[in-house]
Amino acid sequence: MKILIADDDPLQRELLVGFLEKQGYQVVAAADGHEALAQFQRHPIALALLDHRMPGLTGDQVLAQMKAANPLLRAMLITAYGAVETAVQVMKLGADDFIEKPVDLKQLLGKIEQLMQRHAVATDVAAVTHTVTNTAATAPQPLDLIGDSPAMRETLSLVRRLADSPWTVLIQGETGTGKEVMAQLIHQLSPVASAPFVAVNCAAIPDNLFESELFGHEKGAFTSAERQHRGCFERANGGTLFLDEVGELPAALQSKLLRALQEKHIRRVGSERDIAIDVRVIAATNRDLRALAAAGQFREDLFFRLKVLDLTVPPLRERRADIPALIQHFLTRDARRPIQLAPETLDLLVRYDYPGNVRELEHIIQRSVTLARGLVLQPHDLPEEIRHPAAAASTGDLQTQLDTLERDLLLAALEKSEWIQTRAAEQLGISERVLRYKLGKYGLRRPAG
Ligand SMILES: Nc1ncnc2c1ncn2[C@@H]1O[C@H](COP(=O)(O)OP(=O)(O)OP(=O)(O)O)[C@@H](O)[C@H]1O
Repeated sequence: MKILIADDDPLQRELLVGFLEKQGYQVVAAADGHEALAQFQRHPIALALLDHRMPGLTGDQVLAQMKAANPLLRAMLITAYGAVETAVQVMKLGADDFIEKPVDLKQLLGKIEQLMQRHAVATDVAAVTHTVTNTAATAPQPLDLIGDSPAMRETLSLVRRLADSPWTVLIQGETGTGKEVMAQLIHQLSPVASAPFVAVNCAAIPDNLFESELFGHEKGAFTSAERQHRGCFERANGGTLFLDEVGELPAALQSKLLRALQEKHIRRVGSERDIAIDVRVIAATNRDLRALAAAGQFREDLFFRLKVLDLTVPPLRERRADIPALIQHFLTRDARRPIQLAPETLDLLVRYDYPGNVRELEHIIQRSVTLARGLVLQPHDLPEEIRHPAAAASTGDLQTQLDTLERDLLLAALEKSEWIQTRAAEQLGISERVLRYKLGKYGLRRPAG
C-alpha cells in the first residue's frame, strides 16, 4: 500500500516524497487534483496527503471523491498556517487529520505512522468482511481501533485467531478497556461478519424483562405484552450476540442461557414452540467470574460454557504507549476546532493511571476540549486528579472511593431497614437481585445476634 502526495508546489512535493521514501514508504506524487485522482485509480493507496489549495480540483473535492470510492482510505490535509476554519471544515468532510504549513517533518511522520497503523487494522477487518460480503451493497466501514503497543498487538493477534472459530468467547478486563470494541472486531473478522451483531447490557435490564429481552415473547404473554417481540437471540440469528456484564445475569436466566447454548434453540415467553438458533455468543465481564462461580453466585457450568475461548483486554496503564494515539484519535474525532496539546499536558496524561481506562481518557479529552480556553490544551485545562495524582491517590483511586461510598450507603440502608433486604432495596431504588449481588461484592452480612 502506498502514500499519495498531491501538492502543486514542486519544492514541497519533492521534499515530502524524498522524506517519506527515506522512511521506507512507497510514495506516488501528483501536481494537482486531477492527477491525484488518476494516481488514486492506478495505485493501491492507503493514505492520501493532500494540499488543501490546488488549481483545478481542491484538496477537499479530491478527498470527497476518494472517500466515496474507498471509505477505508486515510487522508490528511496540508493547510495554510492558521487556517483553522478550513481545517475544521475538511475534517468534517472525512479527513482524519491535517497538518499546517510549513510542514514539521517530525510531526508529519508521527501522524503518518498513526494513520498507516489505523489503516492496517481497518483493512484487516475489511479484507475478511469483503470476502464474505462482496455482494453487499455497502462498503464496510472501518472500525476505529487504536492500539500499537506490544500488549495491544498481542491482544489483536489473539483476536484474529479467535475470530474464525464458532465457539463462545469470554472477554475479561476492567471497565472501559474496550471489551465491546473487541467483540465488534471479532464479529467483523469472523465468517459471519455480514450477519447482525446484537449487543445487550445485562446490567441494564430490569429483572422482570430479562427473559423477554433475551428470548422474546408472544403477544399477551404478560400484561404489557401488547405485541409479539423477537428477543436478542432471534435478532442475532446467524450472527453474533454480545452479552455485556454477563456476571449480572440472575440465576434463573443463567440456567436458561446455558440451555439455549447447549441445545441451540430458544422459546419465546408464552410460546410452546422451540425456535432453532445459530448464534455465536461473546460475553464480557469486568468481574472475576471464576471467583463469582466459586462463591456460588454464578453457575460454574455456564462459566465454563462461556469461556471456551477467552480474551483479556489489558488495562490502559499497562499499555501507556497507546495513550498519545488515543488522545489524537479522540481530539480529531470530536474536534469542532483543531486543538493541540502542550508537551507538559501530554506528559501528565501519559503518566496518569486511568482506573476507568479508555472510556475515562475519552471523557477527560471531551471535557478538557469543551472547557479549554485556547487552541492548545494546557495542564490547567485537565481535571484535578490528573494534575495532582498524588493528592488523589492518598485517598484511594476513584474506583476505591466510589466503592467505599457505595458500601457505606448500603450499610446505612440495611441498618435503617433492620436488614430486611426487600425494604433496603426499595429504599435504595435497586432490585433485590442487585442488592444481593452488592452484599456479596462487599462481604456485607447481618451482624450475629
Ligand atoms: N482501542 C480503542 N481504540 C479506540 N477507542 C476505544 C478503544 N478501546 C475503547 N475505546 C472507546 O472507549 C470506550 C469504552 O469502550 P468499551 O465500551 O468497548 O469498553 P468496555 O470494556 O466494554 O466497558 P464496560 O466494562 O464498561 O462495558 C468506547 O467509547 C470505545 O469506543
